[in-house]
Amino acid sequence: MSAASLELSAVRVRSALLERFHTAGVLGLADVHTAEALGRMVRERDERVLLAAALTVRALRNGSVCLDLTTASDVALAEDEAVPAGGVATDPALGLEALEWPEPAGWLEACRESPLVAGADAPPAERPLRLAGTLLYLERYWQQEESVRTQLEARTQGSPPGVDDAALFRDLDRLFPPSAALHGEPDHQREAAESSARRRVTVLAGGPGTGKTTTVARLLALLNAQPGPAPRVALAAPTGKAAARLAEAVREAAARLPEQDRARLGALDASTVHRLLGWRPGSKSRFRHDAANPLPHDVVVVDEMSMVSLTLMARLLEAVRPDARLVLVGDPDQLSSVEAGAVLADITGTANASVVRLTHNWRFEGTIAQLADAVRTGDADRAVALLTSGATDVTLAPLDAGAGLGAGAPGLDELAQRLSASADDARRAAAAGDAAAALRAVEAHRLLCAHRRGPYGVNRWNLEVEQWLARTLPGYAADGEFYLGRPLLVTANDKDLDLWNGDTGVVTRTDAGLRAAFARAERPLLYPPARLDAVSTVHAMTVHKAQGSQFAAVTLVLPPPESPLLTRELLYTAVSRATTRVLLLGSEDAVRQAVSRPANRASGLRQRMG
Ligand SMILES: Nc1ncnc2c1ncn2[C@@H]1O[C@H](COP(=O)(O)OP(=O)(O)OP(=O)(O)O)[C@@H](O)[C@H]1O
Repeated sequence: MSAASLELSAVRVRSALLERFHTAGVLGLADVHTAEALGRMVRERDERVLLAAALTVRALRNGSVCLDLTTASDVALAEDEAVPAGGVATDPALGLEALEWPEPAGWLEACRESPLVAGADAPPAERPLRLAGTLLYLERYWQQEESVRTQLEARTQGSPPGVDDAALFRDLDRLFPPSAALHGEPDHQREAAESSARRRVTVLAGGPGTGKTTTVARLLALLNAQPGPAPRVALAAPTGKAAARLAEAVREAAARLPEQDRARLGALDASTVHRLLGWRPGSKSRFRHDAANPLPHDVVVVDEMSMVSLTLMARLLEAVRPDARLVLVGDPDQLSSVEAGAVLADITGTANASVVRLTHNWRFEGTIAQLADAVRTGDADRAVALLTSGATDVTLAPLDAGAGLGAGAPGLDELAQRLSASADDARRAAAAGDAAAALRAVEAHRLLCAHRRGPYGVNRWNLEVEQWLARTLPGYAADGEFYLGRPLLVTANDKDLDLWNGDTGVVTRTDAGLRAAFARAERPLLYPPARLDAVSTVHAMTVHKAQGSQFAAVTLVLPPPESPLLTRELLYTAVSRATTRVLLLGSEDAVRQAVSRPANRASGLRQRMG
């Protein structure tokens, strides 16, 4: 008997209901085991409660902070592509359609009565689960949500920071002069800057090119120009890559400021949020800086907030001094964090005075911006019209799942040509020892997938591209595991090397030997390959991992319309990674399906803050 079926038989003895949900492919073994372990703690025998607990654990894996018991059956397959070992029945009678879900009112009642579940008003940490209305939480996540909500409220409703009004108005007029390009629209950049001076929390939300970084540089100049000592400023982002981009972009924007502001701003650097908070070895979620030992900074700016999970947000708010100014920057329409939570989308979804949305696009005039906008606003007809308009910067081409590179299909041919050009340029630059050029070459084009596994997944495409390049570029990847120009993806955080899950790099030659180079604002980080613990080759990556990065050209492999991963946020995030060219490989139906399906992450934050 295999290990999986042994484990399954152990499950079978205990809960037939959980086993049914496992066989149908809804629950993984880990979900079942966690729920049963919880059940044993208090001798809970009601299978419906155990099912609710297992589904709550599963929901977390898929990014939801909690489970809404009234809609649990609708979202059974949402977002997840993981097929649990031994799960997913081939017999339709055992499949998803045939599952019998508990009747919601009785299910809620059973949970309410269970010794496993605390009520919304119960003191903290009494029981492992908590039911707030129809939302069931693991206690830890309920507490984190509560902590984020109360801390944000305390900061937005507490006494405002002191401001010299005369200086503020003078500098607002100076730094945000009226712009004819706004055609009479309100200047939200100025509004955001004023908010950052007058409030302890400002949320600066906007899509690519709406001037978020420009505004950050100017609002820092504004705060610096206030009378008194210059504020201590921290800039941070969730990944090393995003932090490097932030530092570079803020410096560029600062360079366009008047001399007096530039001088006062001084050197600006950015770090990852983990590094800012003081990562502690052996602890996944605790940091050196917390409420008892807060950060010394007067102004903390965090970019790419859509990637920040609920857990990290709770820690961040604990660590920022209550009297400091916090500026949260990001694009709430992008995919949410890999870990549970949709904090930025939740905060910007409430009628909160501290949220300022930038709407004017200053950068893109081409079709990419229009496509991103059509996707973001759920306009499938417009998205398809743009994709089929013959525009040179956006195209939709069909993809036959069985066809590979070199098959002679127009979309695949363009993809193959871009892959070859980027690999060849990277290899040449790496051989010449030009790390920065090699990094630029691997970022010239990126192949993105929604899935990890299967015919539309990263695993297949990575292999396919590697084989294609080896076939068509003589000598490609022939010089060992760390071959020159090999594109790298960091797959686990390594605080000692300042490398973070999702960072990308390239293998290059240096005077000291082969090095893995990773983009940073000043100059690339260079490490001997032997020092890298967790890297893989990245010819293709998931859209999730591409957040915080930008590429000249992006090709997205669209899964079939029925894929649960095909959401509006996924398509928007993929399209908005590109600056000059978007190629979608897939069907019009897949595009329509994506545009019309917003991701549905359960969290109670929006409701509780509303
Ligand atoms: N008020 C403005 N007037 C003129 N140009 C502007 C203004 N705001 C931004 N820009 C220009 O628009 C471009 C995009 O701005 P910026 O990089 O700040 O946007 P962003 O929202 O940070 O973009 P991304 O998220 O893609 O990095 C830059 O070239 C910037 O100089």
